[in-house]
Amino acid sequence: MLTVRNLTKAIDGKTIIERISFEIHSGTITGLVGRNGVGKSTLLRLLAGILDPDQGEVLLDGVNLTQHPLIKMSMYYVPDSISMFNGYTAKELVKLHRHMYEPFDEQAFYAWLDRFQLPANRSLRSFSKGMKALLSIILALSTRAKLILLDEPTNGLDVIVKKQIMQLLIEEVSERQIALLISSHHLQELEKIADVVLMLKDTTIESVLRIDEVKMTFKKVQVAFADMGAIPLGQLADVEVLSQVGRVTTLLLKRNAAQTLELLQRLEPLLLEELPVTIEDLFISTLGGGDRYVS
Ligand SMILES: Nc1ncnc2c1ncn2[C@@H]1O[C@H](COP(=O)(O)OP(=O)(O)OP(=O)(O)O)[C@@H](O)[C@H]1O
Repeated sequence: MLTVRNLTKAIDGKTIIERISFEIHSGTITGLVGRNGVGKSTLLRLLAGILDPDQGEVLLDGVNLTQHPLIKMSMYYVPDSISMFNGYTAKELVKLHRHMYEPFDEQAFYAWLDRFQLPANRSLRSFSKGMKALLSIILALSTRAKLILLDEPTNGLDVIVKKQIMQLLIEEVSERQIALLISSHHLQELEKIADVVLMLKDTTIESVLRIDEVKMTFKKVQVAFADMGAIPLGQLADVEVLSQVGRVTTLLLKRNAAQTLELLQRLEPLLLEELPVTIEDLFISTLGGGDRYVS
């Protein structure tokens, strides 16, 4: 559905995105993660056609976004805040969107408005952050866009609104086979719903993690030995020390996990326990080096 080829963008002379390529298929959820300032929002804005790339192309169903700007109507970008619409009511936003998005589904919009008990005639200025977030998702889904780009959709929301938003998005992906690209710092939340996670580092995609494959390839174990000093765990091949608390070391086994587990077993540990691998483990392992705060 979406094909991104060699996308490159510099802002104020600084390269933010460099030769990024990836694909998104319909009926899937893709997560976009990376440290603060790495370029997630910039990438989403390039895909949405809000920013023009310096090089490369974005194709939606094979149609080039720059050459055929009308194709932008098949996708919808949800920014991290819709405060720019503070002066509008939900009803007025429907009118605005109906003009821009021909297939806008007004019936579905008002059904969702009822479901989440959001007022139609009150200005957004009086909405809480959670209400605004829900409204922005409802608007996005009502446009009947094939691809929805979401910039940190659950940032700063309480657990109930987060759940409502995630539930609604999952329903629409499975019922209508739309595709979602979600930028988020909430890795646990993303892990529950994403099929694929793109990890941005520096100016490019460092890893494409297919959640099913990650669970099979990587292993996480806690291990403890009577004499910790005698066993240089950090020097084992394809093994990373995630943490050490007292005698208990948590290891990420990146490859040949079965072999490494056998080796650890032969060393007669006091404790050897397998734990579920999380995207957070891989995030820290891949992007966590050094004390540098932002790029
Ligand atoms: N309009 C702009 N003018 C100057 N620099 C910009 C502009 N927009 C983005 N940048 C720079 O581009 C880089 C990437 O910013 P971006 O907002 O895309 O990162 P991000 O990964 O979304 O960050 P966060 O996770 O903190 O939201 C940053 O260094 C930022 O300062």
